[in-house]
Amino acid sequence: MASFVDDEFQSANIFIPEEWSDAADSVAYDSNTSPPPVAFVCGPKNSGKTTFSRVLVNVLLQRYKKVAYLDTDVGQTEFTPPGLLSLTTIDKITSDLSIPCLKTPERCFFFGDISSKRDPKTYLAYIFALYDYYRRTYLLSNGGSPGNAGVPLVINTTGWVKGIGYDILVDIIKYISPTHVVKICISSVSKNLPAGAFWLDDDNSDVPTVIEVNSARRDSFNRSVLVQKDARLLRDLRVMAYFRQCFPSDMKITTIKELSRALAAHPPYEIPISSIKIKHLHCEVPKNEVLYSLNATIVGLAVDSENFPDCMGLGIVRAIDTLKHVLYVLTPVPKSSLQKVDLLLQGFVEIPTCLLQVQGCISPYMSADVLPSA
Ligand SMILES: Nc1ncnc2c1ncn2[C@@H]1O[C@H](COP(=O)(O)OP(=O)(O)OP(=O)(O)O)[C@@H](O)[C@H]1O
Repeated sequence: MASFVDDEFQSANIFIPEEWSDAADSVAYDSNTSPPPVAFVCGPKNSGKTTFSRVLVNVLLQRYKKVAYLDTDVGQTEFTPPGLLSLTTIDKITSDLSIPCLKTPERCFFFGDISSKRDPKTYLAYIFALYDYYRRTYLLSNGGSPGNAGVPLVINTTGWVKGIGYDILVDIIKYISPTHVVKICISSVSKNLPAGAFWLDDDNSDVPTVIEVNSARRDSFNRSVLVQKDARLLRDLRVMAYFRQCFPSDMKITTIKELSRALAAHPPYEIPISSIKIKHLHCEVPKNEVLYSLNATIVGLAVDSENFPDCMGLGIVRAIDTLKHVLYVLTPVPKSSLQKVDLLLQGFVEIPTCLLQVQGCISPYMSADVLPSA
């Protein structure tokens, strides 16, 4: 099969084997344009799901104007800071396949944790709601509006493929019923997902195209060479890149120290406590401790609704003035979106420790009653 993966997609340190390009080509080109493909990418930890998904998005963008991306990997997010589940549309080819980049999602929910372990039910409910949104907007009635017709979907998943993680994965595939399932396999066979259409328990069900590919790098004994990631460091970097957006891109902030200082000096938004609801997502906090628990934390800035609260982005609760009854919040969320926020969601997404421990800089987040002089 002719490969549609151009050399330009081969980023310096990323190797795209032929079977990966063939797999991406068959998702993009084997089907009719209508309905567009819905591709589910799965496999064990570090097998290359995210990297393959980036390749697939690029290949799809050669045939379709826009591609939707459902990010279910809440700990290693692609376009958002960690803790968010999101649907993002992409209309530009990525030249660097080795790094994620921040994008504003079209729809997103604050799950508030880096794994689905603590609350699989809510995790699934959010993913189903994001998929329903995609279906309503891009699949039903020819995409609603002409520009929305023919938007394929790529679903990237977590590497938790055993035990409850496996059950969660099966629930997602069954709900979405993708047109293609791309399974990435590693040489340690016991860690892989079962062969074939493993999620089907009924022989009569429609079977989508199942494509099995190997992880990209193998040694001379044909064993997978898996690159271990420092997941915590990567999460911290995503959080810092996100809050870096509080400042103009031409402002010189290249080090953690510079970012920490810039955030400390940045005038925060003032949010009257009476104008918002506060919700702790994964624990209960006694009423009189609520404000203490919020100070110096990352919160989801959400809009309350009958269904699930839409998340506009994240904020750092910089300080709380209990006499004036206001919260001081730092966030890159634009003012127009911020005006809709009426719910603060607190989970377990933490301010990176390195941001709080910059030498020669007493962290304002740790001290009481501190506000910037700017
Ligand atoms: N084709 C490839 N060429 C070079 N490096 C690769 C390739 N595929 C994956 N890697 C490297 O292996 C590591 C894991 O890849 P990736 O993040 O894509 O895996 P994943 O399956 O999405 O991981 P997780 O299970 O943590 O979500 C990364 O450092 C990535 O750069």
